[in-house]
Amino acid sequence: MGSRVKCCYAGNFLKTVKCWRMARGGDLTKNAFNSSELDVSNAFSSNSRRFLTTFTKSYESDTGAQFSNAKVSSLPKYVKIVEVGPRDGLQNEKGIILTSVKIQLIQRLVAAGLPVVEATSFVSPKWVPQLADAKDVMAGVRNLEQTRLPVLVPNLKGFKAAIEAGAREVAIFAAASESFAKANTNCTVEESINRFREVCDAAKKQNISVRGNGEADASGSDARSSCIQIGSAFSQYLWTSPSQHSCCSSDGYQCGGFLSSRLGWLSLC
Ligand SMILES: CC(C)(COP(=O)([O-])OP(=O)([O-])OC[C@H]1O[C@@H](n2cnc3c(N)ncnc32)[C@H](O)[C@@H]1OP(=O)([O-])[O-])[C@@H](O)C(=O)NCCC(=O)NCCSC(=O)C[C@@](C)(O)CC(=O)[O-]
Repeated sequence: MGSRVKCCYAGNFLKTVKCWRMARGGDLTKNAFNSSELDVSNAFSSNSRRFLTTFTKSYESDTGAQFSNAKVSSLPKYVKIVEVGPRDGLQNEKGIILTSVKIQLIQRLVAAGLPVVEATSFVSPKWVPQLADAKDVMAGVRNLEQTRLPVLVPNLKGFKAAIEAGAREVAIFAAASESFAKANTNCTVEESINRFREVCDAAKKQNISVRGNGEADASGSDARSSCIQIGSAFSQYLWTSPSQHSCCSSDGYQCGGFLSSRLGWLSLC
């Protein structure tokens, strides 16, 4: 699934497109954004006709679905862009990207005006060698005070390392299926929920904000029911606003929409 930007302010959208181009070397179809949250209220006001044409074209080429105005009314009232390329993108790179290049990518994404850029992960380097330099990356972006730079942590060990490296926001990630939990964090869904409860408790004590990423590798109703399990666990433990949740699944559209009707706004990945 190409990325779908439910984005609205023409200016922000075009800035987003620009940073998209910058971050992805001009390839608009690549999933540079995992989720987007911008105020959609003025999106389709009369003065953004140009925006609507661009948006419709990008929506239709990304989704292959006909864009109709009817969809406008179903768009959320507020969407926020959370760029995860420096983490979710680079963790999948075959080779190891230089720390200086990672730092430069984050600086350019911040310069493009993105409000939140997920910077790296504090996970086992045996599992994700591509991000073994998390501490150095955080040292390199320390001066980007005005932007939120959450980092992924799978457990308390990662949380402590992240805070020590200067992180002021963390993102936990839970799989909504046993197979993905095992493959991703070598534990059961239950164990991952216990791990992120510990992280949330520690974060609360230190006034650190927490984002929740849910992932389901199933599709259809099993994805939805397992996402509900994760979504409700998130809402129980995440002490930040519901919009801090994100949800992704192979049928992200339904899953996210399904969840947002229950747990408050979730951003689609
Ligand atoms: C969770 C573990 C560590 C369990 O891995 P494990 O092997 O079961 O853990 P362990 O407790 O046996 O520890 C193994 C070694 O890792 C160390 N260790 C333990 N914890 C950490 C840590 N936090 N940071 C650094 N090192 C750590 C620990 O100290 C030990 O070191 P050793 O004694 O062998 O030298 C491992 O499975 C892991 O790191 N998994 C992360 C994998 C990952 O990052 N996957 C991608 C992110 S999820 C994703 O992409 C989906 C998402 C979020 O993007 C959805 C979306 O938003 O699109």
